[in-house]
Amino acid sequence: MGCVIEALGLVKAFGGRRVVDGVSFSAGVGFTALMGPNGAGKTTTLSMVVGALRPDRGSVRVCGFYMWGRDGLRARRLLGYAPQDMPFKDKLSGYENLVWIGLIKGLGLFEAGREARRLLEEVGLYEHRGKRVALYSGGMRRKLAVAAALLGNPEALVLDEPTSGLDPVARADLWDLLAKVGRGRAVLFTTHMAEEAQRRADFVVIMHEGRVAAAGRPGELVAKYAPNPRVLVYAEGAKGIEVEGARPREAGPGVYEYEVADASLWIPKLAEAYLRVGAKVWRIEAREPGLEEVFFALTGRRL
Ligand SMILES: Nc1ncnc2c1ncn2[C@@H]1O[C@H](COP(=O)(O)OP(=O)(O)OP(=O)(O)O)[C@@H](O)[C@H]1O
Repeated sequence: MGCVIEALGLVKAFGGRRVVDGVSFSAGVGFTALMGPNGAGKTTTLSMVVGALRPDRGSVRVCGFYMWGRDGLRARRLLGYAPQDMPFKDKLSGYENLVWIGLIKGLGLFEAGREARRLLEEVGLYEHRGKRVALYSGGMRRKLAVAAALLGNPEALVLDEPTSGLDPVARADLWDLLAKVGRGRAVLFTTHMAEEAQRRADFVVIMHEGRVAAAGRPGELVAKYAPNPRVLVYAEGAKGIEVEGARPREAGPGVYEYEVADASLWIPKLAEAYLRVGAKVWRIEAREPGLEEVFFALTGRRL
C-alpha cells in the first residue's frame, strides 16, 4: 500500500479568522498537488501536516501515525519537509548544513556525515559540497532543501512551492530530481501554477479560501468541471462580440476567450464574425481546458 499522508478536518484560525476551514484529503504514494492562489491557506495547511503548527481542530496522520497524538515523534520521523525558504546557514557549506540538520534530526555524527554525502550525490550537488551556501544559485538551494528533507530516509515528502522563483530551465531540472527521489514515496507539494499541478501531479487538491473546492486526478477534474475546449481570438478594433449566444471572456488586452463544444466548427465562425464588424484578427487558436479552467469553473476566479 505504501505511506499515506492524511489531513482530517483541519481547522486553523488567526485572530478569529479561519484561514483553514475543515480541510481533508489523503495523499498516497505518488505526487499530490495542493493547488490554490496566494492566501488560499496552503502553507498553513502544510504547517499543520508537518507538525509545525497545531490545528485548532482536526488531525493529521502520516503512514497511520497521528502527528498530534502519542505517535507524533514517529509521524515526524516518517516525513521530510522542505519549506519555501529553508533556513540554511549561509556561511557553512552544503555538506556542513546537511550534517547540522542531520544532527538536529537525531542522527549520530558519523551517520549524518555519511547521509549528507550520499544525498549530495543523489541531488547532484556533490561537487559543490564544500562551497558556502551563500554562493549557491536558487536552483542549488532548492536541491539542497530536497536533500535536507530526505535526511533520515522518510517515506513521505512535503514540499512547499518547490519551484517558485526558479527559471524554466532550473524548474525542469528540479522536477527531474523530484521525480527520481519521489519514486515510491507519498509526495505532497503546493503550487499556485495550474500548469505545474496538471503536468506533475497524480492527484490534485484544489484549495480556495481555506477550503477544499475539489479533489481528484487532473484528467477527471477537467472532464467533470471544464470539459469544453476554448477558442481564443486575438483581435483589434472590436470589443469581444457575442456570436450565436456564445459570450466571450476577456482573457487579456484584445484577447477574447470562448468556451465552445467543438473548436473546429467555431474557429471559422468566430473569424467571420470579427471580420464582418471590421476588426483585425491577428490570431485564433484552440486550447484544451486544464486545471486553470477547472479553478475558474469552481470559483469564478483565475489562479
Ligand atoms: N501567523 C499568521 N497570523 C495571521 N494570519 C496568517 C498567519 N499565517 C497566515 N495567515 C493568513 O492566512 C491566510 C492563508 O495564508 P497561507 O500562507 O496559508 O496561504 P497560501 O495559500 O500558502 O498562500 P501563499 O502561496 O501566499 O503562501 C492569508 O490570508 C494569511 O495572511
